Amino acid sequence: MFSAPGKAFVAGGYLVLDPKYKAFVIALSSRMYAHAHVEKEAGEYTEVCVKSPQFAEGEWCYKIDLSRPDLTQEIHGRHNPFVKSTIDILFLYLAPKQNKRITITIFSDPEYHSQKDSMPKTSKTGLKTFYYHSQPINKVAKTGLGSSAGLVACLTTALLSCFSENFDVKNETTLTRIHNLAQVAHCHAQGKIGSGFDVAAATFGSIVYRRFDPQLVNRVIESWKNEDLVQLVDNTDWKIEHTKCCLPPGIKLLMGDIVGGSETPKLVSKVLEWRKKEPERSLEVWTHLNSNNMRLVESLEKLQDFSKKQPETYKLSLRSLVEGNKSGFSDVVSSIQGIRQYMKIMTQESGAEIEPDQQTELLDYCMSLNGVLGGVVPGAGGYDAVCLLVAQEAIPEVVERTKDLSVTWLNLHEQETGIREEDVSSFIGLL
Ligand SMILES: Nc1ncnc2c1ncn2[C@@H]1O[C@H](COP(=O)(O)OP(=O)(O)OP(=O)(O)O)[C@@H](O)[C@H]1O
Ligand SMILES: C[C@@](O)(CCOP(=O)(O)O)CC(=O)O
Repeated sequence: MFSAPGKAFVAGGYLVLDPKYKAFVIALSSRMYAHAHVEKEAGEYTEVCVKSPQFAEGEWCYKIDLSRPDLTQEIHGRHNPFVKSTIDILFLYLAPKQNKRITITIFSDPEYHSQKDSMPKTSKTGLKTFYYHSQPINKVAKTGLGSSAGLVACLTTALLSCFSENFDVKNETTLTRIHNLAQVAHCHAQGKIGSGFDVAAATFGSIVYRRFDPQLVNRVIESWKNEDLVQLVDNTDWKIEHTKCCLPPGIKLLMGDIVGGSETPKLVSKVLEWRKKEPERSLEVWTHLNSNNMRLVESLEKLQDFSKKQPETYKLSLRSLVEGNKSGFSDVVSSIQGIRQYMKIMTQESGAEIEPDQQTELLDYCMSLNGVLGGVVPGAGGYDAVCLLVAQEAIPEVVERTKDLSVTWLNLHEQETGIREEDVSSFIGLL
């Protein structure tokens, strides 16, 4: 059994679309899990059944003729583009010769979806609780943690494990292979080549990320040839960057769900339109935004370093932070203020509601509270969510002081590991 984390896109929304800039993505404790069961019997077809029992009609089964995998159909006529595309890409890549029967079971942690019309069910060990929804997956509201990226990453891993000996997700080559396959599958399912930050975070965990050239993936999807896919996955330098980066000790991420929602594609098209119409001004804004994004990453790294070299002094700064003295963390505070300042300029000048006034008010208030280093609208922004960086000990006070505001803090934290192997015994009673 394997799992992949959800993400909070803290810095670098929009800019990450251009490989000139890097972004900072935090991996979360909410994860997506995939358990594989393989029967090596030699039937006439290969069968892959993906079950997602938390959702109504959550079962997609494919009969695959290994001589014509391009003709694969779902046997009930159901559609799950992310499941289908992951299977198609895996079979194109592996081109297996022997039939198998594979059953994959998916679980997703509660924070990925709204819990409306759902019932909890806990494993026999009491270690895992999942919510079971009365609606199909495409009708259940999402919270924006990147469920499709998590699904594609853990499904790719589980499927690959069925065809590999000594499979180890701690091996760098294996992890890169999973990442590359998952990126192609995710782009194919979405029908567009995004920046891929969500798939990269689902695979590698908390990272500073630089995207790949979209042409690399485009060419392979167009040619749909085994040798081109193998060449891209195993023998091509994607020139991406995924450097590990995480929050310093005692600093936690708080993700707040906001009632409302935004349409990311509309926001993105407005921003790109503005960039085309105002090339000089937008370059100036993006340059400032980028230097604040990178200053945030550097200041978190410096704090990490400081906490290791001078743990006692670091503890004292954390204590003062909880009491409202933020001076030990001034670089983080000012870089987040800088990020917000330029995100707001982009909002006003492009007309895309990236940090709308309602979010500005909420974030300003949160930033005034003791222990809060700062907060941003994650990813593409809008009315979906906010995220804060807060001293762990200040969290109860922040929750108390925001209880009458229109924000619901999600029960999650940073968990910097990407794909990992899970102990299946925790899931007894659910599988
Ligand atoms: N637990 C799951 N089981 C099966 N399919 C899933 C599951 N979670 C996600 N999916 C697939 O991913 C789709 C949702 O992907 P979509 O790109 O619309 O949202 P998302 O990746 O969650 O977006 P965001 O980045 O805003 O969180 C679902 O309709 C379904 O096809
Ligand atoms: C605007 C963009 O940079 C981020 C979108 O992030 P999210 O889907 O809102 O988490 C687009 C992208 O990187 O694909």
